[in-house]
Amino acid sequence: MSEAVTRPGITTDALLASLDPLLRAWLPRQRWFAGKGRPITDFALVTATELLPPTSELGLLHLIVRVRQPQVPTQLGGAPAPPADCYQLLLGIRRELPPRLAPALIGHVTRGPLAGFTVYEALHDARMSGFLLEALRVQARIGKLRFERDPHKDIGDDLAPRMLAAEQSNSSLVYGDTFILKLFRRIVPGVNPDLELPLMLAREHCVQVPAPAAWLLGAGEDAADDVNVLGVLQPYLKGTVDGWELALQELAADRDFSDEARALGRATAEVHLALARALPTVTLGRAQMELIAGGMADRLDTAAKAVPALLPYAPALHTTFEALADLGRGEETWTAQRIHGDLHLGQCLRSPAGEWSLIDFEGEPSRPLSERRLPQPPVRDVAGMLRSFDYAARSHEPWAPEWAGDCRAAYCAGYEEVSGRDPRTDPVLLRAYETDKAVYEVLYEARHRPDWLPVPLAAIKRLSTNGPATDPH
Ligand SMILES: Nc1ncnc2c1ncn2[C@@H]1O[C@H](COP(=O)(O)OP(=O)(O)O)[C@@H](O)[C@H]1O
Ligand SMILES: O=P(O)(O)O[C@H]1O[C@H](CO)[C@@H](O[C@H]2O[C@H](CO)[C@@H](O)[C@H](O)[C@H]2O)[C@H](O)[C@H]1O
Repeated sequence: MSEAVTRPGITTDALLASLDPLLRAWLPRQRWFAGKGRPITDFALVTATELLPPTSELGLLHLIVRVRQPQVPTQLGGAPAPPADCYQLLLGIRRELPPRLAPALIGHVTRGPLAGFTVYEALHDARMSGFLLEALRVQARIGKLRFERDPHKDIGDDLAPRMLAAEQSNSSLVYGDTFILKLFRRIVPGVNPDLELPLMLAREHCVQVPAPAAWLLGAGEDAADDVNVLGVLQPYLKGTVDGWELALQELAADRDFSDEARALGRATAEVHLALARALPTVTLGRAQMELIAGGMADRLDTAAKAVPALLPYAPALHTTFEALADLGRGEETWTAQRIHGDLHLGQCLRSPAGEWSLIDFEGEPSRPLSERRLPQPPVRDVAGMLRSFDYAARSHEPWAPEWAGDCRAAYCAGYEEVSGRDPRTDPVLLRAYETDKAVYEVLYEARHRPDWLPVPLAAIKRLSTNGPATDPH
């Protein structure tokens, strides 16, 4: 392993001179780039670490880059875009790119210390991704990067890597169908719940969440002991199918999904119980409930400004949030705890033996990390799943409301079997969280998939008529 960060004499400014024009053009085309549609006004290297110095024919460069973009208020509202985002990049450097790596090309460098080299996306290169696994295996420390592992887990040294083809917000490498390494793309300073929570759950022997086997940390920018989580290696659950795909398959075959939904409810409750054991819980009283209801009402107003189709329903939806605030005015209290935070069918993997696992504990990436790490009522995750059954049923032709209703009921029943509490016994809370999620989905679909907008809008219509939250009609 090289100890070099950058070679003596090569400053990050000089590296930037080599890479700036190529990366400015390449970054906005990446799926995970959050600032699409806004020009890049400033581009800087936060850290540059030579994992393999490009002295010979081959080099591997780890970069954290900071991209500044103007804070144009988006037409579709929502939180204002941050003034700067940091991204993790792994660049391969070769004199000549072999034809098999042509799709990974970023560009040919014409100036600076890398002039004459070709730069490409290193994760497509088995030699580079093999290097990352080896670094985790031997717990390498290179510059400010710390490759760490659970000493009790074996990591083989002969696992063939491949890049995962899935459309995702980050980038993942699968090693010999044994491990999957997720490399985070947008780097937010602080503890990433996608490492924090699975580590805690592993200590609780929670079998529903793959336990991290190794992780990659980088130094934060502020205090000396700040760390950024850059990647997590966990067991690859071979042969699994995600809940969204499975639900659509079952719908297409006109098959009931309620046994699966019940098992998913049980798995969710197991994870919630383990999280409540592992991390502090807090009691929510009047002030907190009013704050939660106020946040939901604000998000509705913002979304209704951005998506006028929401406007006719807004007054009725506000009564749902007022009911939540009123609930807090009584004597009752609720428990909040760490939760998944972005639970939907696509985050659940079912093994061939019928066991469900939950993945991707990052929370909603658009929310600040401090907010994502707050204890919240677990019913928020339940509401996310209930919305997901509705989504699946609505994406089927003809619409299958009974199918969704059966899944929703079975999921809540399964949840109760393990937790001892049916989420439907808190109808005001459940309804408020489902409404909040549907409002979020309206904004999400308007931004990303306008063709899907009728799906959450149909739920908005239903939820504004004061019918029971679990009524699919
Ligand atoms: N432990 C795992 N075993 C098998 N496949 C996995 C595992 N973790 C993730 N995946 C696959 O990778 C995809 C992306 O993972 P995810 O954690 O959701 O990444 P992202 O944060 O980029 O969305 C999942 O939809 C799933 O198909
Ligand atoms: O992919 P992420 O986990 O970041 O979540 C975002 O994208 C999801 C769509 O991929 C979106 O989920 C919505 O659509 C799903 C079907 O595609 C459905 O199962 C979910 O219930 C629904 O919310 C999610 O909201 C968004 O944050």
